[in-house]
Amino acid sequence: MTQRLILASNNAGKLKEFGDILAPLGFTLHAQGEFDVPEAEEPFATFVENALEKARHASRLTGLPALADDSGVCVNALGGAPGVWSARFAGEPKSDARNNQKLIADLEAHADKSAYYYCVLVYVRHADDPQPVIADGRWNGEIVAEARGTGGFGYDPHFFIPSLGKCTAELTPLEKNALSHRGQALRALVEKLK
Ligand SMILES: O=P(O)(O)OP(=O)(O)OP(=O)(O)OC[C@H]1O[C@@H](n2cnc3c(O)ncnc32)[C@H](O)[C@@H]1O
Ligand SMILES: [Mg+2]
Repeated sequence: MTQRLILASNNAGKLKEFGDILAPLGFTLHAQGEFDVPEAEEPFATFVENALEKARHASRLTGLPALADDSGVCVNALGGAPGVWSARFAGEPKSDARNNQKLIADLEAHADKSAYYYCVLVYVRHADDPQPVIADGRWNGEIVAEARGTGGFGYDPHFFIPSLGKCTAELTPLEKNALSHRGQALRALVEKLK
């Protein structure tokens, strides 16, 4: 059975990662940009509330089921920051380069570099769906000051996985999806949709 699905995101990196997992499972994917859906507000202090808002917004404007992702990097020595504010950590306009610079600067004086990526996915069948399907995933690592690799997006050049000896920007798309917070959440969500 193929299922049409709106991906309620404007982040090209996320869209690619979703597509790599969902397309082979028979989902027909449409980025919200194809339907001229503007970026949703993300005012909330929890990932799940922002993801629900994004999914409802896209579903309301398209009339189709929608899948949203709210995610971020949570750094232990910074009390979990940037966390839910990861996309705009260094202010507007959103910039991966400035976000990474700020993260490295804020963490410089701290010995503990441990961090984790966190992702919540919310799927709604329609904008007023009373039973949104929710799944999450977490990926532990460390922040390194020197950028490594060109893959992925966002904080990936500075997010180091000790067991692999690599930053996540050095992984192939397949390797990242097999381990990542988003890959874990997406596989859990697909199980719930079966
Ligand atoms: O809201 P949408 O349109 O989906 O796109 P966004 O980039 O604004 O996404 P978020 O609001 O969920 O912010 C998540 C930020 O966390 C970071 N992030 C999340 N997952 C990541 C990953 O797999 N690799 C690197 N950085 C990631 C990255 O900076 C993202 O911009
Ligand atoms: Mg966002």
